[in-house]
Amino acid sequence: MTLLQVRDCTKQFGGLTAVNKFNLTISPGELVGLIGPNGAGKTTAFNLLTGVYAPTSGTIEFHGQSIAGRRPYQIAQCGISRTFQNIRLFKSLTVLDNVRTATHLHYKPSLLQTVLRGGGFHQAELETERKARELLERFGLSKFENYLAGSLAYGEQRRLEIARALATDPKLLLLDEPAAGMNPQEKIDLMDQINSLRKDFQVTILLIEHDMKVVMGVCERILVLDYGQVIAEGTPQEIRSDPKVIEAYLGDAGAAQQVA
Ligand SMILES: Nc1ncnc2c1ncn2[C@@H]1O[C@H](COP(=O)(O)OP(=O)(O)OP(=O)(O)O)[C@@H](O)[C@H]1O
Repeated sequence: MTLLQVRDCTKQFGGLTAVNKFNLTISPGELVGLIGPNGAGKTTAFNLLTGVYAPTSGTIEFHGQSIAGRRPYQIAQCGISRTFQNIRLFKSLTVLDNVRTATHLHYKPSLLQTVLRGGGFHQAELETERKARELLERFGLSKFENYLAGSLAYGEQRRLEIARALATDPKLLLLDEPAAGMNPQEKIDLMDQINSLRKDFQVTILLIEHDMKVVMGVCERILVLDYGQVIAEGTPQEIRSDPKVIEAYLGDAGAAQQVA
């Protein structure tokens, strides 16, 4: 069974082809990494999958349904959720409210329920609050629930973004550089969390990450983008020894060392 099927997806910005005939197939439960040098087209690929951009050409199917060109909220309702490279929390809302607002995605009270604020309305509100608290607990953020999100340390904000993304009950979770800005211990903890949340939430994960230790440590399969094209795909072992990958990273000495 296929969860996500991307075929020959291309995105052009004027004369620049950011993503070029991108193909990707993901089965339920997989943990897949998307890597590549700066400007390779990784974030654009995420933006195509989440409706920020419509592809110039190509198809994207999720659960067998075409989602290419749908609005971001429609895609979120289908079951794809994401975090961002530059954290995008509601910084002046509390930690709890950041997660609570996301849990509302699938909850649509009728006008009458909202106006009357009867038993059903309160029950649903209690339920979203319970679920939000459970997620905060899961990510070690309970003690901060009444803090403003913007006051959290960087690594905590990254964890809160993941908790918020999970609040929409996604089938596919896209993580854009989850380890960015984290210290070595936070990165180790993050790897454990990614592994266990996949099992506990039965969520399929596609992640972009520059930290090769993290990518190689958690992903079963990795795709490498360079100039918008997939130049390699395989297990961490295969990717590490692929000459095309090493060559693509040659301009980035630090990353090349990590890959090899
Ligand atoms: N909205 C846009 N308009 C014009 N060009 C864009 C736009 N978004 C991305 N690009 C260009 O598309 C190319 C791919 O960018 P993208 O951000 O997808 O790469 P990336 O692999 O995510 O890079 P990084 O690792 O640095 O985040 C780059 O040349 C970038 O400048």
